[in-house]
Amino acid sequence: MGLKFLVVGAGAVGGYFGGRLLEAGEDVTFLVRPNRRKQLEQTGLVLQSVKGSAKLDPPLIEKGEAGTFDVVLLSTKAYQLDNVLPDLKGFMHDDTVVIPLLNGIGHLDTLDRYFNKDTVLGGLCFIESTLTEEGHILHTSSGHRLTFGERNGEMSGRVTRIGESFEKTNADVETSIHISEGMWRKYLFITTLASITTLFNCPVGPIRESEEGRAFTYQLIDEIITVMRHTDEPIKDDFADKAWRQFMKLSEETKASMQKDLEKGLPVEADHIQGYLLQLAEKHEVSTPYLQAVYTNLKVYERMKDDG
Ligand SMILES: NC(=O)C1=CN([C@@H]2O[C@H](COP(=O)(O)OP(=O)(O)OC[C@H]3O[C@@H](n4cnc5c(N)ncnc54)[C@H](OP(=O)(O)O)[C@@H]3O)[C@@H](O)[C@H]2O)C=CC1
Ligand SMILES: CC(C)(CO)C(=O)C(=O)O
Repeated sequence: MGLKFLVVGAGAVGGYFGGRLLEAGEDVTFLVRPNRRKQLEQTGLVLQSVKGSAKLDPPLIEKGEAGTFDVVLLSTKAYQLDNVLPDLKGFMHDDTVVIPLLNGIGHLDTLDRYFNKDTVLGGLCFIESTLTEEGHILHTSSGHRLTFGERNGEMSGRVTRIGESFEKTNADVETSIHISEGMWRKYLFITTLASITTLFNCPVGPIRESEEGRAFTYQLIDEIITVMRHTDEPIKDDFADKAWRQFMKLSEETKASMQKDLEKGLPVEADHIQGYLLQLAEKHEVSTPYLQAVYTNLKVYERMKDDG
């Protein structure tokens, strides 16, 4: 029998990858709140994608309803976790695994505290997607990669089995025995991209074209790497170089999802992305003026947003 998937967060990431799984014929249900349920019942789950659009009619479930699932694909924002986690235990059995797709690293501490540590795999994704006003998932550039694996670096039967479920999906899904390293690499990349696009309030193009923009980005990467190297995590020598090359290869219009959220006046994951690194910097007494400036900009934004 096939695995039963529960996608938690029918937004830009969960809606996309969950939708692709459903499109491939897998058993996928979406945990939603009442407003999103109403919207999805009216419009269907619509993927407007450069990789092929689709309109799907997914099974929906709300907190407290009956049902258990084998795999939870967790794709809310970090600041929504405290609210959503208590709703999940009722949907899980002893062998259910959770695959988090959030950006960042700090959520692993939260999830490990909340579930049995063995329940939580490592996961990450590269995709540029956003929710439109109608609630459609708009996927704008060709990447749609999801990677997951055991955080202890083993290739387990459960990871292999979940990987097989993704085989027919219209997305690049891979299992990895280096998922922890991959998550830290992505954390460096996304912190850099989210920081510069929110601070300069523009896409990558103008930042890269200006000497000062490039210098700022270079310094920021250096600061983040210095902080990361003070941890016991698998931070390889080529991290900074690869992040820089990735930044130089991006298309001119690329913006981090954090910048898109900021433009829409939505909450941002500042505490989760930049704030978590600043906590590590404080703990290890690393000076981080560039990251601090980025974080301050985001906190001022949050303040202005709260004041209406
Ligand atoms: N967008 C992107 O391009 C990328 C984003 N990421 C990361 O992925 C994560 C998710 O981001 P993204 O998909 O963009 O965020 P979205 O805001 O688009 O989606 C989050 C979804 O979670 C739902 N949700 C929140 N709380 C609950 C709850 N209690 N019960 C059910 N559903 C809930 C929201 O539904 P509701 O309508 O009810 O609020 C919303 O649909 C973030 O960590 C982000 O940084 C990673 C790579 C790329
Ligand atoms: C940079 C990108 C699009 C890669 O997935 C991302 O993670 C984000 O903007 O949140």
